[in-house]
Amino acid sequence: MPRLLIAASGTGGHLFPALAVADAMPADWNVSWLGVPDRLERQLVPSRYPLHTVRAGGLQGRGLRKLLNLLQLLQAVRSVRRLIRRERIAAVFTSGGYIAAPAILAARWAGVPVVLHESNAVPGKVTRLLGRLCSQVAVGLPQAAARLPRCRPVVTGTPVRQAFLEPAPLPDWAPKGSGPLLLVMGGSQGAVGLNQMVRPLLAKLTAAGVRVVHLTGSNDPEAGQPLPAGVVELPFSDEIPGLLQHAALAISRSGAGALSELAVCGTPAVLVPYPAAADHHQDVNAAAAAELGAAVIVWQHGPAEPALERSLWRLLGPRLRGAAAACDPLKQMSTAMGELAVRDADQRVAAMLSTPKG
Ligand SMILES: CC(=O)N[C@H]1[C@@H](OP(=O)(O)OP(=O)(O)OC[C@H]2O[C@@H](n3ccc(=O)[nH]c3=O)[C@H](O)[C@@H]2O)O[C@H](CO)[C@@H](O)[C@@H]1O
Repeated sequence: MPRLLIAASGTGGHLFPALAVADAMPADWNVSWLGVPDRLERQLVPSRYPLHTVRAGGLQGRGLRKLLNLLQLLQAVRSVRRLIRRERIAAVFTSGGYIAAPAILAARWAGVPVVLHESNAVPGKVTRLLGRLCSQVAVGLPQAAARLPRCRPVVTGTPVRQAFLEPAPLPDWAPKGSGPLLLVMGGSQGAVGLNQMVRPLLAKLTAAGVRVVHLTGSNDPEAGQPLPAGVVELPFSDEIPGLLQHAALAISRSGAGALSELAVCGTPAVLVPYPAAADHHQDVNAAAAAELGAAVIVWQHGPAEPALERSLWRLLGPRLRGAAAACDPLKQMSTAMGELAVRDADQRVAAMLSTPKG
């Protein structure tokens, strides 16, 4: 039975696509996982795949800190190489996070094929530096391929979990009623800046008949306050497929994971890119949807500024007034979102892994 080692760590954006690929591997492949201690993989992976962990961090910092990080990287590379040999790993897959660099270097050292998936429109540092060492590089968006000319990347799309590809019910805790459903979500950690833009609008939106699900993340000090009827607020939900499939509109960060899920669900979006994302990659992710007419970009702003509110009334207004489909911008945006969707990205990446190039 050939063995695959998946090295993915950190946020939902790295872990969920990798889990989708693991699930899409041919049945005769045995999958094990490599992560770092104390990150999200500890919660998501062990019930499904054996999880090995090694300490690994970025190469940020200066002077002594940088040197210590480099030593930690070398240590991690040695540990991963030992693991590859001991477990007789046939191929390595990584979708990024701190674990990607040691996984790629160790796979190369051990002579095992390694495939890297980059989901963002602007490739991260590890992809830019180490992509050339990989047997194959897969990318979620064509914009990323254009930025990696020396890796000859293959555009596969970003894999989404199977639950997004099948009809899912609206969770029974979602607000009831016939008005359009608005889903507000940051990334896997939530987004306080986005929450602050949305809160002042909740009373007006619900008074107009909009139902709102607000996923705040677990680190928002303003969460848990009294809310208008028609709003359900939660720190996190496991039922994003049902929420996205039934939402008329989403307000979302433009992480690559969220974007690929919006696309397969055909959910129009107001995207508020995370302003501090590395190399402004969320701006470029958002532009990939906006240029198709699938999303509107609103730059993060203070709670008193009007850009988000104006965009929401323009997008939701026709639906609230019962306008004909031809005059409903959400209808056209939903069709455009569908153009961004790649429904078999998991299969495409799994095929690269099960028939690897040396
Ligand atoms: C702050 C930051 O740098 N974030 C990066 C991180 O995103 P991060 O992991 O935060 O965001 P993504 O949009 O990629 O993924 C979020 C994931 O969390 C899930 N979710 C979210 C909320 C919730 O309540 N329940 C839930 O399951 C979504 O369905 C999605 O699968 O990695 C992504 C992929 O490299 C990047 O594009 C993002 O820029």
